[in-house]
Amino acid sequence: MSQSTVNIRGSIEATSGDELSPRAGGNSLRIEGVSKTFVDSERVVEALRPVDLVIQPGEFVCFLGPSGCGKSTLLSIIAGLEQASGGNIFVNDKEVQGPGTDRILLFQEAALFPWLDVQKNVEFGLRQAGMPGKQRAEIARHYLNTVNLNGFEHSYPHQLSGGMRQRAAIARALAIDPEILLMDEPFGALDAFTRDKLHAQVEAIWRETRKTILFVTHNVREAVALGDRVIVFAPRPGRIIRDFPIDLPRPRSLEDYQLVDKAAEILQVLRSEMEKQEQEEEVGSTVH
Ligand SMILES: Nc1ncnc2c1ncn2[C@@H]1O[C@H](COP(=O)(O)OP(=O)(O)OP(=O)(O)O)[C@@H](O)[C@H]1O
Repeated sequence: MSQSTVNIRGSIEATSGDELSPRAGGNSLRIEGVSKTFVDSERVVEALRPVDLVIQPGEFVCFLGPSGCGKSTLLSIIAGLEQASGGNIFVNDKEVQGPGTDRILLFQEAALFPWLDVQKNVEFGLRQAGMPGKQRAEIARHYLNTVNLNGFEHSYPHQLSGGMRQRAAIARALAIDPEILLMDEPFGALDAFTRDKLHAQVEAIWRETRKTILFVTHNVREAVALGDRVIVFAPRPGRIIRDFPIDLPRPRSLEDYQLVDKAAEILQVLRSEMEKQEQEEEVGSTVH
């Protein structure tokens, strides 16, 4: 059965089955000693201790950790929206200097324009890039089809469910043809059933496009269900404590016993790290 991929230059290429399109595929990412300290008039927050990480083209990597461990900060730095206090980020060996259409950040709340219908939302980036209307419409239709939103082209965001809005946001991101998708708890606000369906869709999109995906979550099973790797962060200050390769066969079920076991193993590492930290903080507070 043939599939197709589309890029921002407006061409649609047929690919067959699981084979990768020559144009498909994400970029590599190298994070070297990236740290972040927020300083304002009231306090200094060390959000991120130096992070070193290499991500291969087309890898699906999940960042997992408790609230406040710097996951979103790192994603924003990779997106070029936040400046690191130290270190550098390289995409395909080229240093990141700011935002770019090669890296698209998706948030928990799908940031659609409420005054534009779904089709126009998906076309937005292409219009900004100066693409003619016919081509824009063709690409938007392709990606609305990819996320199963055909029939909703002329609906407005307020007329859609949370899951549909998030799918529209994914279609809009894909339409720009970024090499790296940065997803910051994209399904955090959705019910478990919708989440499950979207996991399957995101995985299918990843299989088709082989974009590099960085996916932030608090949910251990979600991370194990989706990731080739699960990078575990600990808070105060945020830092990477473990990098778990996940080699379970895909597609993965949240109920699969191997997945549940792996999630339990990761949770145990996270728990013991947090307990260790609490003990250190208690000792620190009695010493002073
Ligand atoms: N703009 C900012 N100014 C000051 N402190 C900030 C700012 N942004 C984040 N922080 C602090 O940096 C730390 C890391 O925040 P960050 O949002 O990256 O964590 P997170 O792991 O993504 O948390 P969550 O899962 O709750 O989104 C937190 O202590 C947070 O309060």
